[in-house]
Amino acid sequence: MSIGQIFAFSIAVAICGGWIFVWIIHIAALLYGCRKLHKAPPTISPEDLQGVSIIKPLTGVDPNLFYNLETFFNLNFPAYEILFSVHDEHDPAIMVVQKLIEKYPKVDAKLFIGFDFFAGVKYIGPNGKVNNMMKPFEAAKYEWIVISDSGIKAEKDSLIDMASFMKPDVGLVLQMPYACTRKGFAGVYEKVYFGTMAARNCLSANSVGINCSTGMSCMVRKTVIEQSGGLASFSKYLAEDFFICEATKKLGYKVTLSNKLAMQNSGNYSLDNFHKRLIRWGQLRFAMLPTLIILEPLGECMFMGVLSSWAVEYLFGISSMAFFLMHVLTWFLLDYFLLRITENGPLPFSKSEFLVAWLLRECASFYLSMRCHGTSLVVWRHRKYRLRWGGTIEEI
Ligand SMILES: CCCCCCCC/C=C\CCCCCCCC(=O)N[C@@H](CO)[C@H](O)/C=C/CCCCCCCCCCCCC
Ligand SMILES: O=c1ccn([C@@H]2O[C@H](COP(=O)(O)OP(=O)(O)O[C@H]3OC[C@@H](O)[C@H](O)[C@H]3O)[C@@H](O)[C@H]2O)c(=O)[nH]1
Repeated sequence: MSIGQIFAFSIAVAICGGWIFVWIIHIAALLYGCRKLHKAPPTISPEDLQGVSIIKPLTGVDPNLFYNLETFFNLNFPAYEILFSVHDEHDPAIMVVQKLIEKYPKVDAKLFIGFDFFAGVKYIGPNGKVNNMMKPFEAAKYEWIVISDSGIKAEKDSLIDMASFMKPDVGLVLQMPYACTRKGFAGVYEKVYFGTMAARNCLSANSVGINCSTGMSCMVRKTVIEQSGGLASFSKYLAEDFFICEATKKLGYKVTLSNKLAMQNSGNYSLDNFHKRLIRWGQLRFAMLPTLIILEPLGECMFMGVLSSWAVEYLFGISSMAFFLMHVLTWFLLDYFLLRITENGPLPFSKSEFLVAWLLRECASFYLSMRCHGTSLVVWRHRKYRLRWGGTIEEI
């Protein structure tokens, strides 16, 4: 065997190993999803339930904001407060919050405006969301803090579900992201992304304790944040959620997934906006965890399909075209089952819509990955950042 042949043989064997590994990820996600999602939470006695401070950082309004925020005024939970905050005193979200506070006088809700934190400090670091959460975090009267993004719609029992997982050894409870049923193809596309690729990685990673956090809806102990240097110490990162998760583990606490999902229901959604968001998330993942630059494409159906079809033809003489088609079909079917598990029932759109959205996402993933590498500039809600290796940012 020549050196070239040994090299090609080793690569083909490594690709087959990777190919087997991606199916393990599929199976782990399906099993963990079946066991976990939409199940009744562990029982917790009323005495063990603590109060919860829900922090809602807001920036601007969208057509669903009033409705989404209103769901937090109707939660099934004995003691909680809602702490809204906005950067800017002219933010139109202020009117929406004030209307809700007037409509629900019995709910303990407050609104914080502006960044005059303490002793004249107005800026604690570049991450806009962390800045926006500073005042409510300082004011929070309970030990259990829920961080909940503006686009989240709460189910009546979602707080009790998260709280039931807050055992003494748990520091952070995450809700896996998903999306509410919304009109149009962009709504279908978001469900397909969060119910297939994101769910697969999030569920399999959490089943073996790998950090795959998304901070759009989570419950964390106030003391965990305080003992890790305070909320301000996370403002140097764009992905504060990932680093809060790391800090929780470092303190010896467990991180766990809640049974209910983070239901995103923003009224501003489009394919273009969603792709921009995926590029931003990709940029920050690659900056924080550079090994994902190689691993992520390998975890995608089309890329792994092309590589593995070449490898099996090289090693075993199996037709690469037939192998590729079988690979894509099996992946598609497993994704369909995972999406149904995530949705907890039949899909709210047709199978042909699923097929189109799935194909578009699978084919776009390589292009989106490439777009992440094109620049270190990140735009998030009208703020511009330069992203550095390690995940720290500098505001421009
Ligand atoms: C040989 C093939 C190996 C394939 C490995 C697959 C690699 C994982 C690929 C993609 C990860 C996608 C994660 C999707 C959701 C992430 C959303 C997101 O970016 N959120 C950010 C903003 O909220 C957040 O700050 C980022 C968090 C970091 C995510 C890190 C993900 C690592 C997942 C690893 C999964 C491997 C599971 C193995 C289990 C057996
Ligand atoms: O400058 C900002 C940006 C964002 N935010 C708030 O942060 C929340 C999330 O913002 P978006 O919906 O734009 O962003 P994403 O859904 O992409 O955020 C997600 O990805 C990046 C992570 O750091 C976040 O924790 C996660 O929520 C919203 O509640 C928004 O109002 C601010 O308060 N200020």
